[in-house]
Formats: sequence, structure tokens, C-alpha cells
Amino acid sequence: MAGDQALSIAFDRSLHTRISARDKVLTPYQASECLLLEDGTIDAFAFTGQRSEAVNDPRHGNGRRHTVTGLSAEGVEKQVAVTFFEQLPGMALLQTRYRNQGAGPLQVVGWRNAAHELADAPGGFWSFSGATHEDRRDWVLPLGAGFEQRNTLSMAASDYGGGTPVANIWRRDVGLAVGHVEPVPRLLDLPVRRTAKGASIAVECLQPVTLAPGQSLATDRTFLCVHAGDHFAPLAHYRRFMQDEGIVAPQAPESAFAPIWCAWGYERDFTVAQILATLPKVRELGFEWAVLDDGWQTNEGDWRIDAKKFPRGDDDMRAFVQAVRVEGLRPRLWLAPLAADPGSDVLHRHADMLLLDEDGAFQKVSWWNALTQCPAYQPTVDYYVALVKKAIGDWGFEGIKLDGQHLNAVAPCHNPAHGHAHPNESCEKLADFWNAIHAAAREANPEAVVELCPCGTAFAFHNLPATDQYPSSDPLSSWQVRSKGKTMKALIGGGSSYAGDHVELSDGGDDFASSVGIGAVISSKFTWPKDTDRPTAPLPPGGYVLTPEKEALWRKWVDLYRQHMLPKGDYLGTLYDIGFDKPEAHAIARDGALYYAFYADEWTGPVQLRGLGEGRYRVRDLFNETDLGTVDAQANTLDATFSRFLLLQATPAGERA
Ligand SMILES: OC[C@H]1O[C@H](OC[C@H]2O[C@H](O[C@]3(CO)O[C@H](CO)[C@@H](O)[C@@H]3O)[C@H](O)[C@@H](O)[C@@H]2O)[C@H](O)[C@@H](O)[C@H]1O
Repeated sequence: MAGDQALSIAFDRSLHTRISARDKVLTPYQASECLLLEDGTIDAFAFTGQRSEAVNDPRHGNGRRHTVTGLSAEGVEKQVAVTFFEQLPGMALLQTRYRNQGAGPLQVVGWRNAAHELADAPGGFWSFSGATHEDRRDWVLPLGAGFEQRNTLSMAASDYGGGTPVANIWRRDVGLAVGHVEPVPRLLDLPVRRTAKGASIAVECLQPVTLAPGQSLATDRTFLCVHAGDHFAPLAHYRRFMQDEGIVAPQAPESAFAPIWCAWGYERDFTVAQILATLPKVRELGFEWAVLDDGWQTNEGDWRIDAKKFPRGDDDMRAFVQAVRVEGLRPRLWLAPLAADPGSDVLHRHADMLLLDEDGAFQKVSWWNALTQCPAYQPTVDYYVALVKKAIGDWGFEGIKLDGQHLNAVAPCHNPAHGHAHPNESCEKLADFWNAIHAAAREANPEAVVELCPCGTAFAFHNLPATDQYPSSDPLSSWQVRSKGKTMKALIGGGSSYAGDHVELSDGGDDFASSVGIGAVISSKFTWPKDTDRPTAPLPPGGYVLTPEKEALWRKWVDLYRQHMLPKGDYLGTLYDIGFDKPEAHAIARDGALYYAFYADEWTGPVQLRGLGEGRYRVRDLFNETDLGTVDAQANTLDATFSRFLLLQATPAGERA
């Protein structure tokens, strides 16, 4: 039996495992770690021995490692090492080694670790997946009948892949999370399935290999985490573990928390005059960033200034930056690195930069109709580092918005010109590419903000050290803004910032509440005084123009945002379960006050204010500017009626923020 106070793993005589949470048995014995063959599995290993030893890891501290060994009928020796660290209760690190002790070669198609099936319970299951899906589906989903997601961390399409290598399933009472803790992306799958009796989860590697007699195979370092509540707690555990492995979010500059206005409302055919004319309104409303988006350049790849918009080239770009500053705003520039358009000079002169598959074919970046360049090829790195230095050091931008679903992950590269040690180097060194960009930006301006926006893909965790700001990235709904936000709060910790992306992409195009209430930075791409008459795609009904009614609402939300600055607070992610608690709720502690945000289409009933300290709290509805009475930790519910959202501030009685 291996375990700590929160999770224990018992092995039977076949090395199948049974897991328990705080002494409550969660599963029967199951074949949790096995080898995958073309026509089945090797999953029964007769127990041969075990040992347990204390570990003192320089990064993770004190812990205990249990090693259990067995031998299969096919002559494969199995050794499972399970390590628990005191500072991460409930999280078991698992690594399995298999050795072919037989006389002949063994064809293996892969391996599976941490495979468990949880039995059904009232209310069913919810699930989080950190893997990317081309249809940009929700990261957090209920497990309906027939639910099945492969959750591959490999490429799901030529420009969609990667993500955060964690998945979980949870019931009302308990959850299981699995993933890997390797310092570079691994092309594993994290399959989640609704089964006849409950739900299953696992880590799988599908990479065929032939094990010659005497040869061994070691799995990646994987983990199993048992937890209460939704996916927040295991993701925070994962983040803490990876932080000790050296993958840490940078301390974002203060300006990464400032409200953002983006000129993308004018789309690609904008005019500089349109943007400049909007800036006074941007400032007046309280936004601080002004983002020059897609369309300033001749194409993706060359990144030359479009002379139709900036006739004097560099001089006009510097003048534009200066004009933004004169308005009291911070200029940020949009870029889509690693994409080269057909017809661009870089494609002809530096075809060597292209990422090629095993057939010598290029990979496509959709939406921009460009070709992917290889991030693990030094000339590509140098090319984009030079561009970032120019944008920040010469033109004077104070931030960059790096954009594109291909930012997250790239396919293995077989370009012979790159001399890769192995094709997966392109995937594994993508984070190094972003780190070089981030370092170049900070070198040019120590306060520069680097925003990484991978267009609807799941956040690639290994890019974290290069990310000052992560937006909800083309959200399809307000639920995505909030559920991605909760996820990112767990993954990035306190240092960097999560932005709700353009409010125009939220429900109704005006749902600032879904950003403000969860502590996301607010952003808008409103136009003023009128919309573009040359939209790239049909504008939504009403367009993006700031009508007087919208202006009053935008102003109110920007004021609320700036007054309370909730992204700087402490997001209390374990207080509410985003799947099971109704209404959906989020809580943030800031400067002695607690903030609560509740969401539902319509709600009449109790709302519970969890996490209150000692004494009484006065409760105020911040949006409607009404006092709702007092509560304390024992009597912490209020009857409420609201549509869409309710944003409350609870301050210790006698004082108000
Ligand atoms: O090209 C600059 C933009 O790049 C990202 O967006 C790319 C996506 O653009 C479209 O999506 C949206 C909705 O997300 O649709 C609107 C109308 O075209 C547009 O305003 C939105 O961005 C495409 O439909 C989608 O496939 C692309 O992935 C970035 O997120 C934007 O902020 C711009 O920088």
C-alpha cells in the first residue's frame, strides 16, 4: 500500500490497484498500469516484491517512494514507482518500467498509466480537459451519456494541438485527475469516457516500440491526484509541482492588469485615422491599453509596415505610437509569429525555416492561410527576436499580442536543414522559442507585457514562463470566459494575468460581469463614432459601435473594474464547484473584503457566501449599488433574485472599501 493522508493506492497480487481517499475506498482493483499491444494488453503481473524508502528531493522536499515489482506470464517484468511528497497531499507521482525478460522481441504499441474507473453517483460527473480540440469546445464539460474524449496532446489538426497535460473527472464528492509532469510537452492522450457504470480516465502513450530481449521501456512521469471539488485544486497542485521543476509564470508588470481597448473592431482594413479618432473615447472611458491589431503589416511573415496605412514606414509607426502615448494610453502591437504567407519574401528567401512533415509537406495555419515555420530552428528564433526588438525597442510599443492557434503546439519537424536530434524537437522546443521572445521584449523594455493568445486552443502550460497575459482567446460564450478563467487562475497562480478577451465575444456582446466577477482583466474592441464600412466578415447585429447606451454601460463596468481591481485579489478557487454548485459562483479576497460573483440565466433563491472570516460582514450589490444586509460565517446565505449575474462585496461590518 502506497499513500498519504489523502490518497492511498493498494496493489493486489497481479499489481492491479485500488484507490482510496481518506480511507474511503473509491474503486475496486483495476489494471491501472499496463503495456498496450496490437491485440490487447499485458496487465497482469504476479507480485514479486516491494520496497519503501524516504526521499528528500531538492525541488519537491520530503516524501516517500514505494516500488512494487511483478512478472507477467509473457515474461515482462514490471516496476511501478509511486512517490508522494509531503507538500502535495493527494498527489501520487507514477513511473512504470517494463523489461522484456522473454527470449523473443515484444512488439508494444504503447503504455497506459493511472487508468481508473469511478463508479456513478447522484448528479453524475463533470470533467476538465487541458487538451486542444479544433472545434474549440468547452474545457469544462458535464459527462453526458456516451461522453468520450480522447484528449490528445498531439496535433488535432495542422495548427491545433498541445495544451495543459492534465484531465480530470469529478463527482459531487470526489474527483480524480491525471496527467504528466515532464518539463517539455509530450504527445500523450488523456482519455475520459462515460462508462456503463461510471466514468474512466487514464494517461496513454501510443508510440510503437519493439522491446528486444533484455530491453526496457520507462513511461513518462505521470501523476494521479485525488481531490474534492472541481478541477481547480488538482490544477493548482500540478502548477506547484511544475513550479518546483522550474516552469513558473513571470511576475507580470503592473500594466498587465490595466483595461484593454483593441482596434480589432475595425478589422484588417482599418485606417489609422479611425483608430486615432477613437483614442480620446478609449481614454475617457478608462481603458489604458490601445492595441494595434492585424492589418498594420503587408503580410504574415515579412512583417513590413503597410505603406497604404503608414506611408512613411518606420517614422509613421513611431508617430502612431507617440500619438497613443499622447492620449495617455499604452501601445501594444499584434503579431502572429511562426506563420509565413504564400507570396511573402520570407517564404521565398528563407524556405529553410519551414516546418516539414515526414513527406516533406508544410503545415498550414488556418485563418491566416499561412505556412508554419519551425520554432526549433535558430534562424527562425533570431528572425522573430529581431522583430520583437524592433517593435518594442525601435517603434516603442509597450506590449505585444502574440496570436494564433499554432502558438500552442506544432507538429514534429522533419526538415533536414534543421538538423533536429529527433522530429519532436519542434514540439519540445516551442516553449524555448516563446522564452526567447519574452526575454527579447523585456530586454527592450523591462515593463513590456507579452500576451499569448492561441485562438481558442487550450493553454499550453509549458509556455507559461513566456506569458504575462493570457486572454480567454476567442471565447465562444461567457461560460468559456469564466471556466477558462477559473482554470487559468489555478495554472498561472498569482503573478501573471488572465484577460476576458473582447467583451464583444461574450454573451450578448456586453457581459463584462463574466470578466469582472472572476478577476479577469477587461477588454473591448468597440468602435467609435462608427463601425468600419469594410468589415472582413459580417459584423454582428448592431456592430461594435459604442452607442450612448453601450457607452454608459461600458463606463460603469470600467469604473467598477478599476475601483476593485479583482485580478489583483486572491481567487479562492476551492470554495465553489463550478460544475455542481448552483448558481455558479466565484469568490475573491482582496484588501480584507470578499467578493462573490454568481451567474445564472435567471435565479430566485438562496446564494451562499462561503469563506467568511470571523465577525459580521456587510453585503453590497456592487452593480445595482444596493445594500443587502449583513451575514456571518454561520448565517451565510442570502435570498437573491437576479438575471445573468450578481456581484457582491462583503466587507467586515463597520468598514467599506
Ligand atoms: O486576425 C486578428 C485576430 O486574430 C484572432 O482571431 C482570429 C479569429 O478570428 C475570427 O474570430 C472572431 C471571433 O473570435 O470572429 C470575428 C469576425 O471575424 C473576429 O472579430 C473574431 O476574432 C475567426 O472566425 C477565427 O477563426 C479566428 O481564429 C484574435 O483572437 C483576434 O483578437 C484578432 O487579433
